[in-house]
Amino acid sequence: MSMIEFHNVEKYYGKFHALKNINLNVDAGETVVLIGPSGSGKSTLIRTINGLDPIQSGKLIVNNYDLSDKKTNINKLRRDVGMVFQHFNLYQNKIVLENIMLAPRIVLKRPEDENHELAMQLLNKVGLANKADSMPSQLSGGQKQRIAIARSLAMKPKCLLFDEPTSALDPEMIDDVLDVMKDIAKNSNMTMLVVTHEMGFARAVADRVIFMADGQILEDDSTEKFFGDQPSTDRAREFMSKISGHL
Ligand SMILES: Nc1ncnc2c1ncn2[C@@H]1O[C@H](COP(=O)(O)OP(=O)(O)OP(=O)(O)O)[C@@H](O)[C@H]1O
Repeated sequence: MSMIEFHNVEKYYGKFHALKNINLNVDAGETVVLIGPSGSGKSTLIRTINGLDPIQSGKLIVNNYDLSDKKTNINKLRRDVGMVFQHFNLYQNKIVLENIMLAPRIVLKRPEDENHELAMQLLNKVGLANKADSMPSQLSGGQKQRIAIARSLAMKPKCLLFDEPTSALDPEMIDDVLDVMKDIAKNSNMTMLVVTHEMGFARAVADRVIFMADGQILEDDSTEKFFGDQPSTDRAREFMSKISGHL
């Protein structure tokens, strides 16, 4: 069953052509990693999936919602499609527990005791139960990102989008966040789309790797093929050889 379908999607920022003829299908439960040079349109692509960036033409269906139709209720779609950002976007004036409980309480009207129980389970899952009463400012970057992931999971989404979730972190924090993400990829049936340069993560849990350049999808391969046979386009090979020093 498809979770995400792009059919000939075009996206412009003013005159700038940011996404060019995107065709992509992601099945429910798949983990897909998006890679490519800076400015290639990776963030733009995943931001169109939950309606943060509107598309100009083509068809985009996410969880049966038609994002090409301006009348579609994006707030309803976002209950099922969460997003984890590079810079965490936690509510700075609320304690960690409240960061996690707020949206389920307001949006889903989840009963308070059930909401609290799930929030504590999620804090345990990301290894931060002892930070429930801390303010975000008291946490390291890696801890903030693990809380941001727990907050997204609290909505029990069908699909989670990650926009360079480890790029703003000090190197020693990255593995803790990737471990949480790997656990979700392996042990849940959630659909995951992850923009990242972490090739170890891609090799470990991705079903597919998509390579973008200049607003286009140039490769859409199984993980085995992408890393095993070498990418088929010159652009992707060049990109991989440039980043190989950082793997
Ligand atoms: N709001 C915006 N207005 C105008 N141009 C934008 C906007 N957002 C992105 N762009 C442009 O669209 C192109 C694609 O940007 P995008 O952030 O999607 O790339 P990316 O592949 O995610 O890059 P990076 O890895 O550097 O984040 C870039 O040239 C960028 O300058």
